[in-house]
Amino acid sequence: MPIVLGGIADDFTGATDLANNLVRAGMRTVQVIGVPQDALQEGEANGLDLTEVDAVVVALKSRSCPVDQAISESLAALEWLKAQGARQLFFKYCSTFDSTPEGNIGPVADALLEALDSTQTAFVPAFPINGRSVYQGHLFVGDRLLNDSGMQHHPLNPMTDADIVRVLSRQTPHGVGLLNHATLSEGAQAAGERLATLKAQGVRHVVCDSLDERDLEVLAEALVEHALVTGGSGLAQALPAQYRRKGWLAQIDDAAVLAPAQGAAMVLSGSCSRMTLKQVAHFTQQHAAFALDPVKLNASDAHFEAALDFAREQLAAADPRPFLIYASAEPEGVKAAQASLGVKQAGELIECALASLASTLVSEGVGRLLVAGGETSGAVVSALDIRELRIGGQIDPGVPWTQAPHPASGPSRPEAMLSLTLKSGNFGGEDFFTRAFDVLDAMNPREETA
Ligand SMILES: Nc1ncnc2c1ncn2[C@@H]1O[C@H](COP(=O)(O)OP(=O)(O)O)[C@@H](O)[C@H]1O
Ligand SMILES: O=C(O)[C@@H](O)C(=O)COP(=O)(O)O
Repeated sequence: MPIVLGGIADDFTGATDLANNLVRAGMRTVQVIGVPQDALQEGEANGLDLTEVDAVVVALKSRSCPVDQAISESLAALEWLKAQGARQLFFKYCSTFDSTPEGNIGPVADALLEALDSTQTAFVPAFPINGRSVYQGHLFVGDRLLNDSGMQHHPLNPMTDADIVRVLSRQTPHGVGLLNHATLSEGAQAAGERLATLKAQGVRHVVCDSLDERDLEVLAEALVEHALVTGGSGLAQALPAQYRRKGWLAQIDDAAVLAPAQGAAMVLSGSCSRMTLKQVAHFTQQHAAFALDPVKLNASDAHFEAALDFAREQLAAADPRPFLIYASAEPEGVKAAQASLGVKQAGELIECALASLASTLVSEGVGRLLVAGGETSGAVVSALDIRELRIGGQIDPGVPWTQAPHPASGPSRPEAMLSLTLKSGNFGGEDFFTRAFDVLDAMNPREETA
């Protein structure tokens, strides 16, 4: 069976967020890391078994890269997803519309529309359960406008304007319109008529208000026939019901089944978001933790070796408890490290160290791994050479457990799995680092490793 939805996500944590909402709405979903390259040459699904899969999300790292690169990677993903039969394409970006005047949201949406020979798409960043809503085209995080939510200080893409129509207008030469809440509250037919009117006026891009789940349901009904939709993951909760209504999708009772988890539990955190800092503080009250310092990492190998020794000590325990290695620091600490090393080098040193710790420790007994931070997750998943993630149950909104073939399993245990969760900086409750493993144990009782 061809897949129904093809997702193109501009970062790794965003991809699992999208996949999570699809799974929760009953779609069997696979996340692939990057565009499966061999497949493009051979016209095959790169060895992926997509026989019982309804949606595939391609995770890219295209949020902050140069515009041309974001376009070419997104088009390659589109081509591959179309070859798998995807009926609808979903371009997933951040629910806080992370971008700059150059892009990459507008230029990628334009390129995808053109490749699909289509003339209109909708922009739906809202994710109400995580506090992201849109009213009169203005994006709110909780009760604050986007530009007053903390996102105005983002190091890569400071969001200083909450008016998404205006923000998007800077990123595209094409017309940008609004489907407002008043129209939405009249239902899907009125919303569809507004979209059609704007289309007749040549408006390619339509920013959509949405305050709650009901608004997203109306939008999903109005947008189900569109070749391309774009947004945060909120809309993805509502689309599967429309696919079922159309007869494109069967009723699946549990789309989130993973194999039993195995191995020791480790948390690696490179996120410095407000929420991650609270999660680190909560975890360290009860669990062993090692703080990585970028300046010490730069000075000698001894600091990295100390982190490795710490982790090995934890793994040597008779019944290892979850432990944490983190670089997460308050803004003053980050600024000091950046002043001494440079912004790029400080980030890279930490990402490299965490990625390298992940590959060594996964080969030495870690089987349940929690990674906090989008860039950090990208570095860790790449170092583990993971190509495909099966999506399991949700820990907190936007963050599921996933599984990949265990990178260190070898031919003797081909069925061994690594359980992995990639947490976006701002997501998850304060007790996320501890509760995540309890949730996994409850969903997927562990098997003893041989
Ligand atoms: N103490 C620190 N000093 C400087 N940079 C840091 C520190 N800790 C983490 N970083 C870097 O900050 C960035 C955090 O980004 P990311 O992992 O995407 O988290 P988030 O999802 O919260 O944005 C990474 O590049 C990471 O290496
Ligand atoms: O839509 C969202 O908010 C998330 O899925 C997302 O993209 C998070 O990005 P990071 O905070 O950079 O991990």
